[in-house]
Amino acid sequence: MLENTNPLLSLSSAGLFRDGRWLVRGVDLEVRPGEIVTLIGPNGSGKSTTAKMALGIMKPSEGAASRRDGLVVGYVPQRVSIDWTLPLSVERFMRLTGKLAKRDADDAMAATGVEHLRRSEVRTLSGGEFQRVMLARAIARKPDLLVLDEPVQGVDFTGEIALYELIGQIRDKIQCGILLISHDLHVVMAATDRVICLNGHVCCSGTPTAVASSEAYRSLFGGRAAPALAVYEHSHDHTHLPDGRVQHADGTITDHCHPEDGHHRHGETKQEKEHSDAG
Ligand SMILES: Nc1ncnc2c1ncn2[C@@H]1O[C@H](COP(=O)(O)OP(=O)(O)OP(=O)(O)O)[C@@H](O)[C@H]1O
Repeated sequence: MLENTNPLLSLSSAGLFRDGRWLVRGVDLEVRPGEIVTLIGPNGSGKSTTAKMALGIMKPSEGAASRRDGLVVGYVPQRVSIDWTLPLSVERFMRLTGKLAKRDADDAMAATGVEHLRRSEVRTLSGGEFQRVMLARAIARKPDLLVLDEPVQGVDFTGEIALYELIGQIRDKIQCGILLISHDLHVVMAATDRVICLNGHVCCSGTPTAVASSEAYRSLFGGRAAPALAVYEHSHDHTHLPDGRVQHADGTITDHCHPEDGHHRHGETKQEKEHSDAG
């Protein structure tokens, strides 16, 4: 249906200026129903800021953000603030943020494989179980869009692959759009339709094409990993100046980098140094 091809949300040349600097700038982003878009980039590169602009939590200082009318969003944040000293069952945790029909909660827990944990204390869950409960809570309200900020935190490699597969299954089942945030530059889902690499701006974007092929990689993840994961390779050829402009390999300076530029240099600029010092 034509309607389904319209983006759920979009950012156009969006940037956020705070405390005398651009946290992120020049971001173009669209997520459509049934599509998985992954934001990758190092710590402090503006992934969460970009997601917040897209969701309307932060208003862009330049450019535009738009969302489909009545968009239902399921958001799994990077951190949750819960008083872990209080007893809290998975069942209650599922309903903490609002009314939820028992059947919808059950279906969501079944979809992420945590039904058997319904009476468990949230604080006793393993990292992987907790992420699955968070996912269940997010999909229980049947969102048009799922936003997952670092969904594999606290999860080992095997659990990580399983979780990525689960996210792909959820997309197939409920045909929602998914905006995934990961700081991992090397491991992204093969199921990702589009990867947007940020480092204060969009360094590059496109399909994750270079599938892991090295012997070391295969032996590390095993046969199951190869189809599930892809390596998104980077070679950087331009530098970001402290004022947000971009200096290219030939010495020219432009406001933003362009798709044909390749990617930014690994060497630290002042701005990147500030980021890493802060981190
Ligand atoms: N509200 C704010 N005011 C000022 N600076 C902010 C604000 N929010 C984030 N920042 C800064 O903006 C930069 C980008 O932060 P952001 O959280 O978007 O990065 P990220 O790529 O999601 O990082 P991480 O991988 O560490 O979660 C960081 O340097 C951060 O300190």
